[in-house]
Amino acid sequence: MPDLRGPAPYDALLLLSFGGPEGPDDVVPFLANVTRGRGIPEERLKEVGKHYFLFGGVSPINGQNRDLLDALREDFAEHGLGLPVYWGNRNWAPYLTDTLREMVADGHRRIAVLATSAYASYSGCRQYRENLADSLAALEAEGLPVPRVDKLRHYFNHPGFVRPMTDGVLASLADLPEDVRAGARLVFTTHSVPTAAADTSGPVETHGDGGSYVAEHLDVARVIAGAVREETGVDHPWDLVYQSRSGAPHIPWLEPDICDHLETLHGEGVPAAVMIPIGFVSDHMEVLYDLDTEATAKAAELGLPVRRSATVGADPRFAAAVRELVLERAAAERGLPVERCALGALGPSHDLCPVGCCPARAPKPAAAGADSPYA
Ligand SMILES: CC1=C(CCC(=O)O)c2cc3nc(cc4[nH]c(cc5[nH]c(cc1n2)c(C)c5CCC(=O)O)c(CCC(=O)O)c4C)C(CCC(=O)O)=C3C
Ligand SMILES: [Fe+2]
Repeated sequence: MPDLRGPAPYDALLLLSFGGPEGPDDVVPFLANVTRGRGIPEERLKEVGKHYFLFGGVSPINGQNRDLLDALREDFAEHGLGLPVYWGNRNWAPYLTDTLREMVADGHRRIAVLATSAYASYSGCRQYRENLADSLAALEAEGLPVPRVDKLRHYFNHPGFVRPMTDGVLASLADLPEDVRAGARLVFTTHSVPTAAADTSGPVETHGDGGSYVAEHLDVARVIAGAVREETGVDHPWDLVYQSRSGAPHIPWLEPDICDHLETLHGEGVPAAVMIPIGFVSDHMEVLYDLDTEATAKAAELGLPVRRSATVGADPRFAAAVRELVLERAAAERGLPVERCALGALGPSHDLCPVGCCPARAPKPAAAGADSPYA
């Protein structure tokens, strides 16, 4: 009888994240790491640096990853899943290459990877895969064993990701003054990306048709708005908007921006809004600055009551979803039939990014996909 629920062939899980500064001296070197060779205007970097300095030079993202690590280890232990969990970042310590070196030294050769980014896009998926390839190449150059890394599928529509956010929206609605509550607009928000990157996000079949990035966010927004309607009996109108744009002004990025949108809503007589950061796994700097600071100040200036709903963070339901994703992929790798949880209309995302998925402008090797140079 094969073990239907075990983590084999995986011998470890790697939590792969963005990384962020942990003090004022880290801010400029962190931004240099993020933007290496990416042509982000100097002005924008100074602006983003200011956001970090406002918070003592500390990004919230590392603390949130430590909390998620604790939640994962606790969930795995409770469910008898003896899979060690490691953490590595693309842009700050603990650096991905160092973590992989440590994992290999500990004897791990087949690693499941959870990225703290839920949707398809170059920035949210392929760039993580490129960094994995760079780190594997570094290990290879050092004569170390090169582990096999498998990135777990996109979880934007997994119930363990969607349900905690739905609860967050319900809590934010309940927190609005009663006289404006029923009229509140649900404003789903995510990171803007260049429209060219949005159009080519996801598998090639979806390119040109708007791409997977926007379609996935729309699907999640529809599910959450529907669940809120079921729970409250109120059919709140909703929109998907964007935030945290960078890049040169003449290059088109997804719009409208959340601050412009709050102004539009106010102009239309909408009495209140809930800002729902579905594009972010935890309270990143984009949430603390762009929503809680900038957009909240804009709303106050307009006299528009707003609330910002919670991100998933270290919610135990999310930790349980990660366990399910590991076991699901493990079973699939062992050739067993698997049930894949997904809400919404799009269905579960692919295990292996196909060739041409979320292409880079300048092609580079990317691990954990059909075009990976590694096994
Ligand atoms: C889609 C997306 C996600 C979500 C998926 C995911 O989570 O990965 C994300 C996450 C994050 N982005 C982050 C920070 C930054 N992103 C930048 C730049 C950019 N992001 C982009 C897109 C995304 N970014 C793009 C198209 C650019 C411009 C060009 C480029 O560089 O590709 C820049 C440079 C300055 C600026 O342009 O703002 C910074 C500092 C942090 C850390 C925050 C913290 O400290 O809490 C996190 C989690
Ligand atoms: Fe970013």
